[in-house]
Amino acid sequence: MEKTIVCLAGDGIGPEIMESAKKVLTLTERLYEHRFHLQDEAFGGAAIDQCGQPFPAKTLEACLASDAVLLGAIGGPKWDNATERPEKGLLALRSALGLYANVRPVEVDEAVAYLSPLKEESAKDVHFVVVRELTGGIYFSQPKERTADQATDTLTYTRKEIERIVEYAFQLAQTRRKKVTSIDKANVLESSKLWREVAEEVSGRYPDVQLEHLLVDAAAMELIVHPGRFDVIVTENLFGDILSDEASVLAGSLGMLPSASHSETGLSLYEPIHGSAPDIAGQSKANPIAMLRSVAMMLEQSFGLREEAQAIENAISSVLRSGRRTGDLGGTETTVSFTDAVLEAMEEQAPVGRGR
Ligand SMILES: NC(=O)c1ccc[n+]([C@@H]2O[C@H](COP(=O)([O-])OP(=O)(O)OC[C@H]3O[C@@H](n4cnc5c(N)ncnc54)[C@H](O)[C@@H]3O)[C@@H](O)[C@H]2O)c1
Ligand SMILES: CC(C)[C@H](C(=O)O)[C@@H](O)C(=O)O
Ligand SMILES: [Mg+2]
Repeated sequence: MEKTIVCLAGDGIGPEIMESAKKVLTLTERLYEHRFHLQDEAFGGAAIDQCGQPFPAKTLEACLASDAVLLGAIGGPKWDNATERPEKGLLALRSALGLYANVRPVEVDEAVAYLSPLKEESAKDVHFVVVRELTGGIYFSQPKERTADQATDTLTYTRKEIERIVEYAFQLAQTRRKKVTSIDKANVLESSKLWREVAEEVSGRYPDVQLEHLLVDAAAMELIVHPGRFDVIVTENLFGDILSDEASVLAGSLGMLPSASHSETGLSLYEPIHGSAPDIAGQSKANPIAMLRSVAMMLEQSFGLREEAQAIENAISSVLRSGRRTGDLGGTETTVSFTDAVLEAMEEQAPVGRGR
């Protein structure tokens, strides 16, 4: 199989974890006889430094012509006062590619279950996915204004936008444990009242899937107290951002959780849910697991390479089981040494006859 992957390394730990991703992709090419063209493009703060803007037109063109996009992370204190912040570039990218469905799976690897604040038995019950609406809501709605003494953000959702993401969640639930939890703030927000109404309508088309509604404040608590009750969570942009970082605590570290963002055109983007971690950048301290799992999601979901994706997941688990971990998980491995261990495990586990 031959594919072009646009690589947006970005800022902070972004280039370090992108390096890990490229090594794993290069090994996958060799072991499973594929050809991945890895095309670097400027994005985020790095692009501001290069050409004055976080999301250059050339980067957009390359993404649109690619088979999938892989993103490290963007942002950092250096650009916090820039006129066009790196984060603005990220939102523009999501919008330009129409990446409305952000899928963030939350699983607890057995080897590190003891790091979760949950009792180990409850940690084993954690298998859910957050489906976050990614191109609407308070991130994008107008007016968005600022004067010296007043600031305005607007939260708008159309019926169509809600229906599209809720449909996505129900279809995903049909392939899983057939339960959707829709999270909103329908006791206060008009947009949430419409969200709940539309979720009910969509639910009528999926009689085999159970729907429950939960208010976001209660959901924040339930995620920690009874995480085993969740299968597919569907929620709006800002709630999904916050709840998915909260959920990362269950998995032991923010450095563990990957994500996929899907559009209606078939083009998808894969990125860890965490940011550029300026506090540990440049020191080979970043946990590359979220990034490597994002690569596995890309192989499976964009290219249909299930075996290859599973090989990466298995290699990560076996390295964790061997006791090797990065600092965020209480270990002493560096980004580079942990990645090398994953590569070794992939080599060892590759089926005989597959490039060996
Ligand atoms: N998609 C993205 O590119 C993205 C996502 C979130 C935040 N950001 C940006 O990143 C910058 C820093 O934000 P922040 O510090 O609030 O959030 P962050 O996610 O970068 O870091 C939060 C904490 O988690 C740790 N951490 C994150 N990823 C890790 C990893 N892979 N391994 C080990 N530890 C890890 C960091 O060291 C830090 O202590 C900001 O500019 C923010 O806007 C970008
Ligand atoms: C950097 C920021 C704009 C982004 C978001 O809020 O969506 C990040 O937190 C994420 O989760 O990808
Ligand atoms: Mg976030």
